[in-house]
Amino acid sequence: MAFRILITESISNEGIQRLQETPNVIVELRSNLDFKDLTAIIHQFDALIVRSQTQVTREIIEPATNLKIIGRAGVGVDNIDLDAATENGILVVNAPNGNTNSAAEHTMAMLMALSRNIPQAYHALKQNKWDRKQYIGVELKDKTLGIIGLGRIGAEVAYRARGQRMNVIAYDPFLTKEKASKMGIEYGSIQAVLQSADFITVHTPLLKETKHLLNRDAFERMKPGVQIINCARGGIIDEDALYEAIISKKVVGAALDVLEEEPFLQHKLLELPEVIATPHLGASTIEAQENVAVDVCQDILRYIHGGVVRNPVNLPSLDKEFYRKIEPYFHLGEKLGEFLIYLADESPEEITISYAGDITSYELSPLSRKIIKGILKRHLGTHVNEINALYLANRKDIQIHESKTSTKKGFSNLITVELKTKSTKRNVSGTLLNGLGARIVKIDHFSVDVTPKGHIIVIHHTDQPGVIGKMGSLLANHDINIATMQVDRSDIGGDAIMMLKVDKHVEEVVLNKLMMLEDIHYVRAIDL
Ligand SMILES: NC(=O)c1ccc[n+]([C@@H]2O[C@H](COP(=O)([O-])OP(=O)(O)OC[C@H]3O[C@@H](n4cnc5c(N)ncnc54)[C@H](O)[C@@H]3O)[C@@H](O)[C@H]2O)c1
Ligand SMILES: O=C(O)CC[C@@H](O)C(=O)O
Repeated sequence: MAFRILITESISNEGIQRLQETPNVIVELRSNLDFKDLTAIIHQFDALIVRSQTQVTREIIEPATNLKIIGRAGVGVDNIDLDAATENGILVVNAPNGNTNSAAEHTMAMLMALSRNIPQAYHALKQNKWDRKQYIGVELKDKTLGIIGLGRIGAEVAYRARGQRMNVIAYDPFLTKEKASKMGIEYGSIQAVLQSADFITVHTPLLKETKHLLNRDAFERMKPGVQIINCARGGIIDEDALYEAIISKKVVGAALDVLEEEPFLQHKLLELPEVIATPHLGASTIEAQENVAVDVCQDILRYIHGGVVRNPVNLPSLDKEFYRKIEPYFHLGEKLGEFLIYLADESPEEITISYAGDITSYELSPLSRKIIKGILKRHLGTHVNEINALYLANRKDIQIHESKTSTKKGFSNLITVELKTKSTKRNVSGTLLNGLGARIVKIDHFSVDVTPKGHIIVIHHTDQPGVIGKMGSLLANHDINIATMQVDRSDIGGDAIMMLKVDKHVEEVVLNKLMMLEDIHYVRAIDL
């Protein structure tokens, strides 16, 4: 079946072409859709690509029954409801690096235009006014630029501002004094930045914690005559507070590329002569648009071809080398989960995943997600995937524990998954045998050696002469061929387990007959 991709905003052809050239991929460009149209057609698509204007809300995501991936051609994902995407198992990818340079350059352009009143003076000239007194500016040299948020763009702005011979003071929760000093800038608390800067530029994402970061209280703490730049996100600045601070002359200039509601026209801030603005142009360069379109489209193609996406937003990111090494364990882990859930008679309450041996040198959370997916998918079906596995487990009040030890437990690598229900605990262990692939090597306290693949019958019985024979005859009577058989017991005449690999699915009616045989405690037919 074709993979259908909807693109709702203008993105560079460099990216679109790569999608269009891929066999079995259908691309639809629909930049004129309103919210209602988008809600009505979204179920037809496997992927959606947006920039910053399309609001991908829960109301869009919930009817998107076929949607698997959302690509954001840019950095900020505040226009995408990530919780709703995660809950619905939809992967979100962005293009975080492609527009860094352009956004940093735009910030510098705004800073310079602001300090020299360039837009205002140009506007006056266009109205035949030759006014040199009105537009006296200030130099940047030796002024202090306060940067709030020293990530990709903030750091690039810092380097450029140093080039203008400005002093730079920055606050970012991840910034250390050492790092700041290596960059030739000063490390400060947010208060220190507010109090000492002549110009303040914000470069954080828009989050709950950064919403109205520059509010009345923040403006009060600033130096009189401060100027403000926002090329990050509307909403980081409280617009009413900024308006008041300009009216009171505390703030003498503001350069805004973004406002809380976009597109913004006839906003009260735009009426103030101290405010200059651009219509969200930070990433609007040929280079940035090519970069982000190519990055996001390549990630979508990686997804289609089953590869590792580079810029996942709602999944841990995996590097290629790491993925190559851990991928065989993904298969084993998911199969262990699928296997184990068949042994549980009640709903799971706790899942404990224990890793032992060499595998513990890897970051294991992606593998744990696969195992949980394997456990949940028997009851939740294809709806569960590695993106929403943890969320769904959480919603079902299943506690997840993970432990690891580098000490080898009989195998160079061992994964043990334990499932606790109200009345029982069952566990299964698996390993990757060098050159031989995945094996289930333990079920509860019994040792086995079974490939986690195909049709398996697990029989728990009492170790008595004749049990195996009766099983074999019953299966033969139903034309079920036994391919391999494994038996283990706790002691002579005690608890025993039998694992039969058979050539076809075993019907319920046969299982019931097996259950009726003497000395049988339980029987499960597992299709992996
Ligand atoms: N105007 C545009 O067209 C345009 C273009 C690109 C990016 N952006 C926006 O620019 C912003 C920065 O992008 P980026 O690529 O540098 O992101 P980034 O993730 O690399 O950097 C963001 C930084 O903000 C810091 N931060 C988070 N909370 C903070 C807080 N409370 N106080 C101080 N720092 C905090 C983070 O630690 C991080 O270092 C984003 O909002 C992005 O959407 C806008
Ligand atoms: O799509 C755009 O041009 C805006 C992109 C920018 O805001 C971003 O966060 O990457």
